[in-house]
This record gives sequence, structure tokens and C-alpha cells, in this order.
Amino acid sequence: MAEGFKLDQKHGKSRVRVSRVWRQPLSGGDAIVEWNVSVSLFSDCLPAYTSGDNSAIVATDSMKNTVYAKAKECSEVVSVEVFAIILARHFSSFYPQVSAAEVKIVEKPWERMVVSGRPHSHGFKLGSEMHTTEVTAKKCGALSLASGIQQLSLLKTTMSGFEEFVRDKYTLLPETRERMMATEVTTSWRYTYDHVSQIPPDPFCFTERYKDVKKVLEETFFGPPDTGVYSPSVQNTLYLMAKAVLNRFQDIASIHLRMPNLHFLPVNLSSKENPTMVKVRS
Ligand SMILES: O=c1[nH]c(=O)c2[nH]c(=O)[nH]c2[nH]1
Repeated sequence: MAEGFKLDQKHGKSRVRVSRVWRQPLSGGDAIVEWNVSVSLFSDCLPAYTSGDNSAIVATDSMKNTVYAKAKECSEVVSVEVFAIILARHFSSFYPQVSAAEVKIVEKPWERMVVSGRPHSHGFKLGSEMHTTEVTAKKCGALSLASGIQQLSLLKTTMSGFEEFVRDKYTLLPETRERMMATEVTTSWRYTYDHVSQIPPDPFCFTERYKDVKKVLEETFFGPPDTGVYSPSVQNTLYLMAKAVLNRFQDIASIHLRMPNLHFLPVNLSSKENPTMVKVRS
């Protein structure tokens, strides 16, 4: 409480771009990551707001420099989740007045190039969907850890329909059992670990889990390669995708999916003035 107001605050730095290269001549290739990092600190610094006293404020410029310094300190390749945990633990333990730190990272999808059928030792190209993570660490070691995918564009040319929805005076959409279905999936899943001591020692378990989850989501969206699977709505497909992930992975406590319907509406080109188009359609 301050001056009769109940105040709540956090402050931080977003969009810190950092890249790290690991030289790996022995294992046959350099590794590179490019991360866009956002940090928020929950700290005891209300006097900065109420009376201009900045003595407890961690400057956002220091947060940015810490991101660079911690990336440099990672002498071995780390996953985006492990780097977020390193940062969140650092900020919540290093400063006495910081009770919790929230770190969000979006990884740019640099993929190793294949040239003349062989993986290139130091060449990369940009892929499509992005790997994300969100970590909150409290001073006591309590943790919340989530991973996700952004901009995963999926499309199928058939095995989709939409019928028996609400029809009223505003409804123009015809019912159909034959349409294209396309969406851009944004998803985030929260792991069951709720203390830093529970994090598995395998440094690449989150990278593996990310690939596994993406595979389950895609397989559920498309169905088997030859036959596919019929979707009666985006809503039903979304639910089945979420259910498949939760049933498959015991270390995932919850999942959130956003799947806007990217419409491919057929155009009716037939008209009295253009009878040939009627023929074309038939
Ligand atoms: O699968 C769909 N769900 C909807 O809610 C909807 N609304 C719409 O116009 N087309 C579709 N398709």
C-alpha cells in the first residue's frame, strides 16, 4: 500500500536481440542461435514510482547487458529453455529486492544448410515457424516453464468441412463437406516442473520435446499420409491436437492453441453476361 493505493508493478526490457555461435570443429559444424529476449522483474521498488527514488531500480540497460554476458558465459550449446532458466534464476537470485523474474524468448529458425546433399559446416538458412519459451523463477526456486511454437502455417486441400452452424439473417456462408483448411498455429504448453530442482539434467530434453510436440500436432492436423482425416471444424481439430499432446506427454501439464481460420473461399464466376463461365464451372 502507498498513499491509500494498492500498487502492483513489474518493469523490464523487451526485444533484446542476442546471437551466440559455438565453434565445433570436431563435431563437424558450428552452431548458432539468434534469440529475441524479454525480461521483466518483480521487485521491491515502489519508491521509484511514488517519490522518484530510483535506489532499488535495476536499469533496463543492465538487463540487456546481462543477457549478452550470460549468452557469452554459455560455453556449451544450450536450448532456448535452458537459457531462459539461467537468466530467470540469475535475476531472481542476484538482486535482493527482486522477488521473481519473467523471461520470454523467441528463437529465430536458423537451420543448417544442406549443400550438394551434405550438411554445411557453417552455412544456415531461415526456416519458418519459431520456437518460443516463457520462464518465471521466484527467489525461493519456484518455477513456471512453458515452451511454444509461433507461425506454424498448415494447409490441407481437402478432408475438411463446416456444417450445421447457426443460420440467421446475417449468415451467407454455405454449408460444405469439401473445402480447403489452412491456419497459422500459435501454441504454448506448460511443463509440470514447478521447482528448479525438478528440471531434467539432459540439456536437450526440451529441444527433443519441442520436436515431438510439433510432430504430434502436425500428425493430428493432417491424419495418415494417404487418407488424411476428416475435420468437421477448426474447433474440433484444435481440440484433438491439444488432447493428443496431453495424452502423449506426461511432463506437459497444459497446452494453449490459437488457430485462426485462413479462408480459401471458392469464387462463383458464373453470370448471365458470362455464360461461358457457367460452362467452365460445370
Ligand atoms: O471451422 C470453422 N469454424 C468456424 O467457427 C467457422 N466460421 C466460419 O465462417 N468458417 C468456419 N470454419
